[in-house]
Parts: sequence; structure tokens; C-alpha cells
Amino acid sequence: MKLPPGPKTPEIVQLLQWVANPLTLMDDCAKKYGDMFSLWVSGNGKPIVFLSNPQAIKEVFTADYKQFDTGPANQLAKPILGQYSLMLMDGDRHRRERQLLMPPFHGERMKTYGQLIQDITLAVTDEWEIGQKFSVREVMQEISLRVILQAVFGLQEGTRSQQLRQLLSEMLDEISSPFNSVLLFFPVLQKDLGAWSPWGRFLHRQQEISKLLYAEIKERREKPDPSRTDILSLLMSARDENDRPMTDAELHDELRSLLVAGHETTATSLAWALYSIHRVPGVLDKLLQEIDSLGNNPDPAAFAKLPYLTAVCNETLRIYPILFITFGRIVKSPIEITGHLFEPGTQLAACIYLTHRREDIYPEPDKFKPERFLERQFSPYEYFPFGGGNRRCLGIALAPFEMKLVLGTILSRWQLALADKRPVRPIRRGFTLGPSGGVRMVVCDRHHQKSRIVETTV
Ligand code: HEM
Repeated sequence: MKLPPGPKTPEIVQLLQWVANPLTLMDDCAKKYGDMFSLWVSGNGKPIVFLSNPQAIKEVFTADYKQFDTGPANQLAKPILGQYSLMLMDGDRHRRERQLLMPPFHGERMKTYGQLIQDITLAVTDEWEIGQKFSVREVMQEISLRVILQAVFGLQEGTRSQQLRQLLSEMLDEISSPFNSVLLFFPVLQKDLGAWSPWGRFLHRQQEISKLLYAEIKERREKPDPSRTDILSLLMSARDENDRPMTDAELHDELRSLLVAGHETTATSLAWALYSIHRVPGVLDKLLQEIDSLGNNPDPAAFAKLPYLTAVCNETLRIYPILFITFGRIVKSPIEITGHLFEPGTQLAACIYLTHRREDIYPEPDKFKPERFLERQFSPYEYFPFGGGNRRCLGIALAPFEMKLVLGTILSRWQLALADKRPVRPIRRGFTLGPSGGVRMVVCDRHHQKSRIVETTV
């Protein structure tokens, strides 16, 4: 089978480049080979074909769901997600599980989360003092973890929730460091050499997280409440085609993977957004003007409808997509994509980063220009920070809604500035693209005149 062209360097070299410097690798390949090339970076000894041509991406996203498998392409994430994660499933089982999980993430449901998201943002940022410096990513992570735990999982604020937040943050920070990212891509290095070894620490934290999740599952089983509509309740009442309920292990893996998928991504996007808002001249002023137009104490959901704020969030996810590429699509029966025949076993991935930087779609692609989203609409094959087709992100309604509410709430209350004048570089954090140093900011003042939001307690 003839694969699209790609570098001739040994697989290990390509994989190390992919771990250490993924953006340069993709940029170089796009310059040399165009919008379809092969890289040996899957970590499973097979190449991935990178696609950044909207027509090719359309053909992949709109193909029948039985045409591709994704579970085997996501195996590297198994230690983090667990074997029963939705992201490792395929076929009819994957379809059923998605349908089951959909309602709490549906657009309509967002309205009920609005006040909670705003209250959590106020509670977390209320501790800020004038002159205080902080890591934006860490604060955003605290907010997004509370949102997913409370709004989506129905876990009340308390000791268990606090412990889960701490353990999840520590676990993700640990495996996102440059050295430990290598461990994720080289399973042979994943050795438990005791509490002082990186993998040993990772496993220990995973066990602690599991204990807390199993305790929550046990408590819910003992005290079932049919009126609850959160994810755990939905999963517990679900039955498969043989009328079998989910086991504790299945429930646990699904919870853990939704927690991981649902907070780090949003937190990182918020850190990028606050960075660009304060770095690119004019953006903050325009945003404040728009937020002011809402008057005092607007309904939290009103932030989500603001056009410029929406454009800022879209542009953030265009220029710094959290995942470089979508999940792999492994071909199951021969398929032609833009005239190129792919045999079974070939792994295809739509390259979010390269498509979002195409000059022909986004003039001056390296510039942060929210206006481009006000001037024209982009197709779901030109702009797809949440992927597409049957694997499209479940958080596609929640994440932008949360971003807009958190940004609107913070900017209404606080004057912030970047603590460091040097530009922040995008770097790999585990499987995601994050800001180097987490974006350091300083609290300058409160918006005394314009304290538009009255505080409530969470
Ligand atoms: C800004 C935030 C987020 C970004 C940029 C993002 C991005 C993505 C991307 C690119 C994919 C792969 C889609 C594909 O291969 O076509 C994905 C999958 C997924 N995301 Fe998100 N995500 C975000 C937030 C969330 C949130 C808040 C949740 C909620 C729990 C979530 C849950 C998931 C799940 C469950 C999948 C797997 C879907 C499947 O396998 O069928 N994500 N996400």
C-alpha cells in the first residue's frame, strides 16, 4: 500500500520530535509535503496520515461510523482513562454509550448550569488580592474541575470533591511535564519503581482517585434517587442490549475519563483566552464595552450570547487548539479520500492545528483576530476544535458556554495584567497543547464603578 509522503527518519526520531516539538514537526511537514502526509508517531508502530484539507476532512467526518475504529488509536491514553472509557469504544457500543451520556451535555441543559458556573467563578476568584500574582491555568483548572464535578456529576462540595480536585490536578500536572509526556508515548518505560518514581506516583494517585470514585458509586447505589439527572445517575440506570446494568468498574472508568476530558481542556482554553485578551491590543477594550452593554447583574447566560466574546473564544480555539489532531480513525474497509485509496489498518487523523492555520482560509493565520469570526462563517471541516463526525467532542456545548461565562464574570469584576511581558509559547502538556509556564498574571484592581455582578455563595 502506498502511503502519502512523509519524513524518512527512523520512527523513534519522529516519535521523539512529536513528543518534544510537535508544532515544528507539523509545520515542517506541511511545508514539504502539503496537506496530506504520513508520520510514524502513533506509538504503536503504525503511521498516522495527517489530513489538513477540508474536503478530505469532510469525507472522513461524514463517512459511515462503521467505516473506522478509534478505540485502538486511543490505547496510549488507557492508563489515564481506564479500559471501559467511551474513548476506547467503537461501533454500536460506542453509539449507545454516547446517546446515554448526551443529555447532561445538551445545549438546552446549559441554562441550568449558568448560575452555578458564575457562582463558582466568583467563589474561586474572590480570594484574589490586589498585587497578587497567579498562574492562570491553575486557577482556571480549579474552576473547571468544580464545574464538571458539581454541574455534570452532581457531586456536592465537600471533602470528597476537594480531594478529587487535588488528586486530579496533581495527576494531570505530573504526567504533563515534558519528561513524563515521554512516558505516555513509550509504554515500555511505564514501570512502577515505587513511590519516588514518576510512574509509581502516577499509579498511586490513580488508586487514590479510584477509591474516591468507588466510594461515590457505593453511596449512590445505597441511596438511589430517581429524580437526579446527573451523569452518574444516568449511567447507573442504563441497561445494555441484554438488560445488564453497568458494573462498578465500567462506571468508574467512564467517570474518570469524563472528568479528565472535561476539565483540563476547558481550563487550558481559558488560560489561552485570558493571555490573548491581555496581550493583543484592542481586544480587552472591545470586550469590556460589550460586557458593559449588558448593564448591572445580567443573567449569567447573557454572556454566552455576546458576539465579540464568542468570537474571542472561537479565535482562541482556532489559534491554540487543545488537541493538535482529532482521535485517529483506523480504516476498516478500503476507502477513497480525495481520490487517495486507503487500505484497512491505515490510521487517519484530521489535523486541527494545521487546518486552523491555513492561509487560504485564515489570512494572517498566526495573528489573533477575533473579527474573522464576525466577518464570515467557517465550515465544520475548516474549523473543528472539537473534532467531528461520530467522535465529535461531548463537551461542544458546555466548553464554550463555560468559557464565556467564566471570562465575562472575571472581566466584569477584575482588572488583570500579564505579569510577564515575554510571549508565552505553546508547548505539549501530555496529549494537549498548553501555554508554557501556565500564563502568569497579576491582579491590578477591582472594577469599583462597574461591579456589575452581585456575589452569591456557593
Ligand atoms: C475547550 C474544551 C475542549 C476541547 C477543545 C475538546 C476537544 C475535543 C476533541 C478534539 C475531541 C476528539 C474529537 C474527534 O476525534 O473528532 C474530543 C473528544 C471528547 N471530548 Fe472534548 N474537548 C473539550 C472539552 C470537553 C468537555 C468539557 C467534555 C465533557 C466531559 C469533553 C468530553 C469529550 C469526550 C467524552 C470525547 C470523546 C468522544 C468520543 O469518543 O465519542 N470535552 N474533545
